[in-house]
Amino acid sequence: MNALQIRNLSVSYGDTRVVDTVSINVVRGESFALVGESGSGKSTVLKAVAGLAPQWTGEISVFGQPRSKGIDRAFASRGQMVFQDPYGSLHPRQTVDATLSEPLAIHGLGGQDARVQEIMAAVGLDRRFRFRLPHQLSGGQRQRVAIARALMLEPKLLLLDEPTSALDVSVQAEILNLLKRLRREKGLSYLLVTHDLPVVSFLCDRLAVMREGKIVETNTVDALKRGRMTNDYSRELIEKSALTTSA
Ligand SMILES: Nc1ncnc2c1ncn2[C@@H]1O[C@H](COP(=O)(O)OP(=O)(O)OP(=O)(O)O)[C@@H](O)[C@H]1O
Repeated sequence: MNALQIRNLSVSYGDTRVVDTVSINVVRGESFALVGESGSGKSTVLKAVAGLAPQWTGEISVFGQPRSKGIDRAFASRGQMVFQDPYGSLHPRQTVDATLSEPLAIHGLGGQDARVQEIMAAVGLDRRFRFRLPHQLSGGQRQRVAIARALMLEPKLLLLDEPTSALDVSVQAEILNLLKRLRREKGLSYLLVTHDLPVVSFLCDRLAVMREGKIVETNTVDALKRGRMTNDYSRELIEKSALTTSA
């Protein structure tokens, strides 16, 4: 069974179609990257899976369960999204404890105290941060909180939207290592949006290249590293990014 199966997904904002008949399979345990120029529709694909996009058509299934078009509470325990900017995505007046407890409270689950302690340890957040507010944390610590919150309901799929691009370069590697470790330890699958090819090389198994709402190529990260992407536009994009040598 696939962690995520997307079939012919199209998303429009008003009359503008920004995602056009996109199909992606993320195998269980796989880390899959969506790359492409700004505005190509990458984030919109994640939003549709997370239930944050308006009018969409097509089929989305997470671990075999079709996603409904409306609010889908059951989805929260199967898949969760982590946003680019941890400062924007955390409530400024909620402590780490409140932020992490909230998903359990919403879903009527007990054992909050133990679970908060456990997840903080899992993402490498010291206990003394538990009652701090976002502005009392560094960017990297805030992103650890955002990742911890996403994991509270024990989903097996994470939708990662540029999870390190808002962070200082020195902190990016820490968060990437954390994501790599969590994937291994918890058997997670990732669908990750990035424009950063070294991130793809470090964290992903396969990638799809998007252009103007469509996927132009799906290939392995091994092919990316060996310079064996097949589509002309993909190759051009990779060359343009001037990251080929480090990828
Ligand atoms: N809420 C919205 N209302 C109208 N148009 C939107 C909205 N969100 C995104 N778009 C448009 O949809 C298109 C795809 O945007 P999307 O954010 O998915 O691209 P992206 O590839 O993730 O780009 P980036 O790397 O800059 O985040 C863009 O043209 C964008 O302007």
